Amino acid sequence: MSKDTNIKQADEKSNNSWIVKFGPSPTRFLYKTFLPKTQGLKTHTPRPRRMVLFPILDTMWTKLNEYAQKVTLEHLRIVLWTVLGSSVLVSLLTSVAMMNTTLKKIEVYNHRTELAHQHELEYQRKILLGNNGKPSPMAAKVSGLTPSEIRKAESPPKAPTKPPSSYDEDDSVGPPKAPATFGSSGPSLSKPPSEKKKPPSGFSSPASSSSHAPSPISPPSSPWSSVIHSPSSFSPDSASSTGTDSSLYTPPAGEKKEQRFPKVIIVGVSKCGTRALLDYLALHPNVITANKEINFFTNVTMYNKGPEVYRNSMPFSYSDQLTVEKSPDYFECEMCPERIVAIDKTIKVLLILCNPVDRLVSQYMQLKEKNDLSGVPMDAFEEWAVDPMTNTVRKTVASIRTGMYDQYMTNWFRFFHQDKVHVIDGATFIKDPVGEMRKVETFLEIKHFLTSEDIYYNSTKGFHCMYSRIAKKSHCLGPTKGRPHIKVLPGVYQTLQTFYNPHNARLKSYFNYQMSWV
Ligand SMILES: Nc1ncnc2c1ncn2[C@@H]1O[C@H](COP(=O)(O)OS(=O)(=O)O)[C@@H](OP(=O)(O)O)[C@H]1O
Repeated sequence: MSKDTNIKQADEKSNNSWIVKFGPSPTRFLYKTFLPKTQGLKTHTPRPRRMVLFPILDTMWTKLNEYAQKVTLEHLRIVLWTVLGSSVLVSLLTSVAMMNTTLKKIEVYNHRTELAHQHELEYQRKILLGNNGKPSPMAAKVSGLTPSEIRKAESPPKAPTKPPSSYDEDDSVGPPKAPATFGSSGPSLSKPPSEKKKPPSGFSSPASSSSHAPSPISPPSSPWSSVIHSPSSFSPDSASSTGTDSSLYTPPAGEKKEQRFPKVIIVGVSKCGTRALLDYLALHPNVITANKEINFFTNVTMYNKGPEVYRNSMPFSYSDQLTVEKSPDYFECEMCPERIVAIDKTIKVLLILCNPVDRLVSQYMQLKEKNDLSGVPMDAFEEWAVDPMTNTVRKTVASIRTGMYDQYMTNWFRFFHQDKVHVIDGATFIKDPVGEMRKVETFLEIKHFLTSEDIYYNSTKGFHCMYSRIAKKSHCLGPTKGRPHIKVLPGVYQTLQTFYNPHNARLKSYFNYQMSWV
């Protein structure tokens, strides 16, 4: 081997090798420290144990030194990468495990909240009915009602001093939603479906005629026994609707106006056009509407006071006029159908349904407006409605559950025969309110009165407005109805749509209602 080659190899070695030298063996230090002491104390000969141990340590040190001298930068690099790699792997595994735990916790939380909701309903039901049908007046306080509900409940409603005018300002706090995506008009919904389908499991069948008959209701207490189940005092009037003002409506001779139980209740669904439906109905001479939402059947204290309180909340009317009230909260109230038929089993129910996703957006706009005013801004719609971590719809949000129409309808059909319920397609109702109101008139057995003269499209409002031929006044719904909606991210809209799909499908398969937006 030439001198140059030797030099080159030496250079390479010095480049690649990182010579580690540990220095002198620590045994020298031990010898120095301990041997003189032992010599000085007892004997001049070192102790045999130390004489064996120190040379062994010495040898080990020398070997270690030899190995250390062979360590190259390459070895260190490998060790370093191995350590780094393992750390990254361990961190990743830990993160995945933590995420998994969090997801499970969320799932459990959702499940618990759902259960809690069911328990709350059951609890309220027990509280409201009481053990022997005798609910306590203080029930509201322990029944989980909101403070405002309790406050409302504690101040008994005053009888209206004048008949409410349908032209009073819109009292609903709800904001409007943007018009739903319109599909083609569904088939007529005015006829009860001939085919009766099975209800979802967990509910008794609304279909069989025997089960349609209101099940025996245990009215809470004596006030209820005074309720008279009188037959409807209305018959369709085939007289022409045209003519002079006085010919539009003539009260029965010698009659005085009275407060009467409603013959028709708009039970929901909130944000689907219930106010427009009520106000359109108010244009009819044979209809008198309660302008405020009475919420009698959901208000424990009010309900416990008995039916007279309900009657006293109604507007004054003549005997040939239908009293109509609307309280969309009834729709989700488990006890309401039963309580309503306990007052009058001939009562008719109007239910307006719209695309639950659009309904949800409308509801969100309402909540957002309220929250913004109170200085507590809401989450973005997308986060509020769908959990971004799991991409699952937040079923714990009450407004989301409202859109599961089939579940609530099943309860209604336990107590109402389908010929006592008229379902309106909310999207068709916005597009063609006159057509839909004609079906309502048929259902209510009142004369066909409303035309495009009474309900006309207002391009500024973007919705239909009303003209009362009797009062000779026009009005549109207030600014809280028909407000623009936020634009929902398409992915989130789709997730919500998919969530509601099975519920929407059941409107047809269980109840035979074909909605334009399904
Ligand atoms: N004529 C007319 N004018 C204004 N708004 C109309 C009308 N007809 C139907 N709608 C739709 O009604 C939606 C409000 O529904 P509700 O009246 O049921 O709301 S509430 O539950 O009483 O708060 C409302 O929802 P928003 O647009 O979100 O306000 C409208 O989509």
